[in-house]
Amino acid sequence: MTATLPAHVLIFPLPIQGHVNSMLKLAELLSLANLDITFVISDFSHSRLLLHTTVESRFARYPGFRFQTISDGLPDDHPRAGERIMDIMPAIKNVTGPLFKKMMVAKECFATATRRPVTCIIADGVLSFAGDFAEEKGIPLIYFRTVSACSFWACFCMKELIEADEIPVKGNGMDLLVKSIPGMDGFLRRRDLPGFCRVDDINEPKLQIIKFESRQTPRAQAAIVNSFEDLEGPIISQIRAHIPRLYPIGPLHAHLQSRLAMKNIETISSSGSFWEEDRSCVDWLDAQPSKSVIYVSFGSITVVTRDQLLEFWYGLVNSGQNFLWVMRPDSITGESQIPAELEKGTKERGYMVGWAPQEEVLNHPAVGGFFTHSGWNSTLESIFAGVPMICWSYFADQMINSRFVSEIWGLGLDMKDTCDRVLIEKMVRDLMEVRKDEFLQRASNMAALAGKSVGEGGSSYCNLDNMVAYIKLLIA
Ligand SMILES: O=c1ccn([C@@H]2O[C@H](COP(=O)(O)OP(=O)(O)O[C@H]3O[C@H](CO)[C@@H](O)[C@H](O)[C@H]3O)[C@@H](O)[C@H]2O)c(=O)[nH]1
Ligand SMILES: C[C@H]1CC[C@@H]2C(C(=O)O)=CO[C@@H](O)[C@@H]21
Repeated sequence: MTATLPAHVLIFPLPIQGHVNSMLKLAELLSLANLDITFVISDFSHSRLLLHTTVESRFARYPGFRFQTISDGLPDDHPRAGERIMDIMPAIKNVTGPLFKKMMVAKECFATATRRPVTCIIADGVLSFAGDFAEEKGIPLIYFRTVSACSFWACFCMKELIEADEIPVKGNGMDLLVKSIPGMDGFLRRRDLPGFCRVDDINEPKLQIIKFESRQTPRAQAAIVNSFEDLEGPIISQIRAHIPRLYPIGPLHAHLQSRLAMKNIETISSSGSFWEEDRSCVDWLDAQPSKSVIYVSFGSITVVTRDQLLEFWYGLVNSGQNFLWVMRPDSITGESQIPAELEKGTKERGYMVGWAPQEEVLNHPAVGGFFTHSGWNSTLESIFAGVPMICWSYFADQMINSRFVSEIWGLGLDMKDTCDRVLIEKMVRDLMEVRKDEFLQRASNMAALAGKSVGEGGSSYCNLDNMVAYIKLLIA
């Protein structure tokens, strides 16, 4: 009986928005390939998905898909945003890790009469406890680091960066070029290193945690990155020297669309939003001229001060461009209310929502630019939609993503480490008017390559097929 059952993959993301989004796309892609999936998700994230998405009906189409909830180790009223987001790392290791092991043992690796025990684990690349468990039980392991290949590679090289005294990075020397990351010399400044490197002391936990988690990735039998060869080929080759079975299968959101279309399966909204999407912004966009709107969103974690908020606002209003601005209810420190003057000014040429259907917004003909925090999902969604970017990175991988967007791919402008209304006004004008054609041309070329990678015979398409074949062979 068991011999005829499909391979069973356990998928375990770090339970925060940006990670759950891409892991859910992966889960659907693997479900389309007829694999059984157990998707382990925190109670907190699961309840947000149930409240704000159609995730239940979306996955009801795949009888082999199941959610399994678990605690993320944080109290319910923890903000899970801003500076406190890093609290999730020790919580997940110390609380969720032991719970996961117990659950796997008690549930016999999720075996039932109709499901074989877990064949392999696809764990977030920062969950080393999943690697410990997989090794202990002899279960094959694939790590999926949800950030860019360039950020993963920089984190992988943290040991060498420390040995060369290039980190800790804080204060002086931010414009010095980094020399200890193979493949990045000549253009990467210390200020472009992942935000975890901005510490005073190398013993600071956030640096040590990320350094440790990144370096243990090669113990997995394989790894996934949400990227594609035409975008990050040289960096992917660097990583392959340490992890030969590396599968770049992105952009995952586009890959899923492509495979659903190929199978003539209706695309139910594939949102994994933790907030209610306010669709009124699409009606507002419908009434705007082509490529006239700059879309502004800083993702699910960024928190800004009231002063920063006002700089953004004045910069946008003074640029004279139309703007659609996502302002999460929890995204301003010290202010529970949006300042009244901000709301008034926005009415003239802007529109504001608490959360938007971002993929749809970026693909709307009225959108001509994206003012982004350079989270990796947002970056890929913008690349696929052919929308040039202004980057204001907040933390983590965003610092290096924004350098690649501006200097390597030429897809936008980087304003990291500044927040000034005059500069914002200038950058918005440059992106949307002065240098519009140049940026749109490069963005459209890269969008074509992204599309090609996830179409039949494209690099990401073939990599996914190879990965599925590898997983299926594990039960042969
Ligand atoms: O109004 C909005 C705003 C965002 N999104 C979606 O939310 C996701 C946001 O992801 P991302 O752009 O990656 O940003 P974060 O939420 O900040 O993601 C975290 O996780 C990412 C993946 O690991 C990292 O790259 C980021 O730095 C980290 O902050 C994207 O899919 C967006 O489409 C919406 O649907 N509506
Ligand atoms: C909260 C952060 C810890 C690790 C994750 C990450 C990564 O490099 O994998 C980057 O920023 C956040 O998404 C996560």
